[in-house]
Amino acid sequence: MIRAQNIFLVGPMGAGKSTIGRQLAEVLSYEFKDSDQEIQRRTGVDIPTIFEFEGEAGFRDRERQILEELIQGERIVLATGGGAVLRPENRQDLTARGVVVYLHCSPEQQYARTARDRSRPLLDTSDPLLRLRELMAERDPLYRQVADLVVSTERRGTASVVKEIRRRIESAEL
Ligand SMILES: Nc1ncnc2c1ncn2[C@@H]1O[C@H](COP(=O)(O)OP(=O)(O)OP(=O)(O)O)[C@@H](O)[C@H]1O
Ligand SMILES: O=C(O)C1=C[C@@H](O)[C@@H](O)[C@H](O)C1
Ligand SMILES: [Mg+2]
Repeated sequence: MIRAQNIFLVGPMGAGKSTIGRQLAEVLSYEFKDSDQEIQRRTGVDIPTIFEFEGEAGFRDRERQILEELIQGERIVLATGGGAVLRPENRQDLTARGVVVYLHCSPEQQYARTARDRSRPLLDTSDPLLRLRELMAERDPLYRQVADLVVSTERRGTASVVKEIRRRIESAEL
């Protein structure tokens, strides 16, 4: 099936898209792509710097451009940024070009995984946990809208998540 040629991971910061995406690509012998990494590679600066100079809107424009390009690939596992689903054209492209997997976990778990890392400008606030809860309330319906599969990463190891995704994609479920 054509759509199963690509696997697109969506979900919030700290759900494990980059970590699990890399491992999943390895076991499937697919190419791994990460839109956040690609944006940083091409601009030569980190994400906080892009937010500082171009604002979130500038970052979203760059994210849109990169996604448009990356989704043209075949046999790729793509880790998207946590806010990629905000743009309707991204949602449209992701669902058209591959199997979309929503990696889900609670804001508390996201917080535990991201608290020591300053690479996420949207969490550069006095109350990051509150921000994570607000973002989840806003985006959970969008993640679900595009998802073919929803897989929990709550308090479980990455290998177990990779195994579940692989099993469900290869089963008749899709
Ligand atoms: N299942 C897991 N169990 C424990 N730690 C995890 C798990 N998944 C990811 N992590 C850790 O959580 C942190 C965030 O993971 P990762 O960068 O993969 O998230 P992400 O979904 O790509 O986030 P972002 O949207 O910000 O890019 C990393 O330090 C990673 O090692
Ligand atoms: O949730 C978000 O909006 C973001 C998540 C990260 O993956 C990066 O794309 C960036 O920090 C923004
Ligand atoms: Mg990531």
